[in-house]
Amino acid sequence: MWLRGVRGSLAYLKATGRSCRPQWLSEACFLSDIPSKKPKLAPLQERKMIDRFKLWAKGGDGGNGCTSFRRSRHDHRGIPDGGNGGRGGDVILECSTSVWDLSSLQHHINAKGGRHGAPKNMIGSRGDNKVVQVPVGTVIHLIEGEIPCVVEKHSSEELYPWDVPGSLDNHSVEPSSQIGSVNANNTAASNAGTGSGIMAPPCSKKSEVMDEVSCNGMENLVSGDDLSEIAGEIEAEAASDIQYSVAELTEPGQQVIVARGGDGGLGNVSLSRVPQKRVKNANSIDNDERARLRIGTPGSEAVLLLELKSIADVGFVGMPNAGKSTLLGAISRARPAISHYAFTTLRPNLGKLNYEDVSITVADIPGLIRGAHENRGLGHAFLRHIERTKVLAYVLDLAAATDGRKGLPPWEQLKDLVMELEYYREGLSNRPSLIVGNKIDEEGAEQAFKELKQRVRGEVPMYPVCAVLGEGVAGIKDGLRMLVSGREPHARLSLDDIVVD
Ligand SMILES: Nc1nc2c(ncn2[C@@H]2O[C@H](COP(=O)(O)OP(=O)(O)OP(=O)(O)O)[C@@H](O)[C@H]2O)c(=O)[nH]1
Repeated sequence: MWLRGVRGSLAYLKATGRSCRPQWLSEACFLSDIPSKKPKLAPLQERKMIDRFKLWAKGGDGGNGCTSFRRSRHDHRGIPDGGNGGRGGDVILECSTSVWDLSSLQHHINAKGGRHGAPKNMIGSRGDNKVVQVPVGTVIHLIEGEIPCVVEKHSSEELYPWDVPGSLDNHSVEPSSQIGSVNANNTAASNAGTGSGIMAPPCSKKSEVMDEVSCNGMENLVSGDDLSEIAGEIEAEAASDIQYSVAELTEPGQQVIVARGGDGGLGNVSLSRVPQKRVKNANSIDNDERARLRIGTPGSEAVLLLELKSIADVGFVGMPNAGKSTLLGAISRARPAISHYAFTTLRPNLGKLNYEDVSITVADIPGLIRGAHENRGLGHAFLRHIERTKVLAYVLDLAAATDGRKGLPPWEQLKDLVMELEYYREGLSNRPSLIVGNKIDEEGAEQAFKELKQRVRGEVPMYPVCAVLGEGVAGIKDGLRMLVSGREPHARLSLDDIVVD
C-alpha cells in the first residue's frame, strides 16, 4: 500500500516534470563549491591502455552436506535424509568485444560458494559463477595454482538429470557428468582418487599441461615451442614467475575456467550409499572419514598474469616525437597526450576511424628506437601489439634532420623501423603498409619528402601531411580504408626497397 503511494507520487513528479529533490538540497548543491559527482571512468580516449594485469582468482567453496534423519513414531532410529552440499561457482574469463583493455578488472576475483545441504534430501544450490570479461587478444599465463580449462558450450555427454552433484558415484563413473556444461577433465584426475574433489597435485611438465588443456578442446593454444618465446616477451620479473602460458582468447564468447568451485560435501543420504568398490565395507567408514566427506572442498585458487596483444586494424609505427599521437588525434576522436618530448606515449592509444559503412581501429604504438628489439627505449613490450595489426602506417618526421636538427632523415627512420620489426619477429613488417611523411609544414620538409620518394622503391603509398593542422589527413583515411578492406593488391615494404647512404 505504502509502496504504491510512493510509486504514484514519483509517477506524478515525472509526469509534471518536477524534481523530487527538496528545495534546500538543490540550493545547497548550487551554492556549494563541491563539484558535482564525476563519472567513474574518464572517457575512453583519455585513459591509458592497461595491457598487463595480475589476477588472483578463487573458486567458490563447496557447501557442506547435511546430517539429518527422518524419524517417525514407529522408527526411532530414523532414515538418513540429509542432502549434499552444492558446488562452488567457477571463476571464468570470457573473451568479449565490449572491453578494449584490462583496466576494468579487479585484482581479486572470488566466485560464490555453494549452499549447504538440508534435511528432506535437499541439495544445496550451486554457487554462482563469476564471469569476467576480457578483451579479444588476451593471453593467459599461469603463475601459481591449478591449470585453467576451457568451457565447452556444447557438452558431448548426455547429462542424466538426476545426477547428484558431489556424490561418489558420479565422480567414480563419469567425471564429466556433473551438472552444467563445463568439461571437467582437469578435475577428473583429482576427483577420481577420493571422490570428494580433493585436488591432485598439478602437472609438473609443460607438455603435460598443454596436452591436458588441449583435451578440453582449446583451439587457440600457445604451442609448446612458443612458450619460451612468449615468456621472453614479458618483462623479466613477471616472466620469472610464470609457470605456463595457458591460452590465448581470440574469439568473442570463448570462456576459460581459471579457478574451479569446490565440490559439495556429502549428506548422510549419499554417505549411506557409499559403493563397495570404494570402501570395502561401508560400515567401516569411521567418524573422521564421515566428517571429512561431509565438508565441502574449498574452491581452487590461481594467480594469473593476463597480457593483452591488441588487435587493431592499423598500427602507427614511428620514432619518438614523429607525431603519431597528433596524427591519431587528427584522424579520429581520440585525444592522446601530445608533447614535444620523446616517449610521451607510454602505452598504446587506440582510436576509431568511422566511415559510413565500417569503422577501423588504429593503435598508436609507443615510439620505437634503434635497438628496441633488445629492450632499448621503452623496450619491446609494445612490439607485440603490432603482431595483430592488419596494416602498418609508418609515421616519419620529415623535419628531424632539416634546419640543423640532429635527428635521422626520414628514409633512415624508415629503415630502422622495418629492421626493428624484423629483428623482433621475422616477417612482422610483411603486411600492407603506407608511409606518412609528417611535419610537412616545417622548413626543408618538402625537399625531404621528395628525396624520400626517390629513396623508397616500390608501390607503397606515401602521404605528406601536417598532423597539427590536419592537412592531408583525408588522404590517409582513404588510404587506410583501402588497405584494411584488402580489396586491391597492396604493396609491402621490404628492407631492400629502402636506399640509405
Ligand atoms: N610542426 C609540426 N609539429 C608537429 C606535427 N605533428 C606533431 N608535431 C609536434 O611533434 C611533437 C611530438 O608529437 P607527438 O604526437 O607527441 O609524437 P609521438 O610520435 O606520438 O611521440 P611519442 O609519444 O614520443 O611516441 C609535438 O610537439 C607535436 O606538436 C606537424 O605536423 N607539424
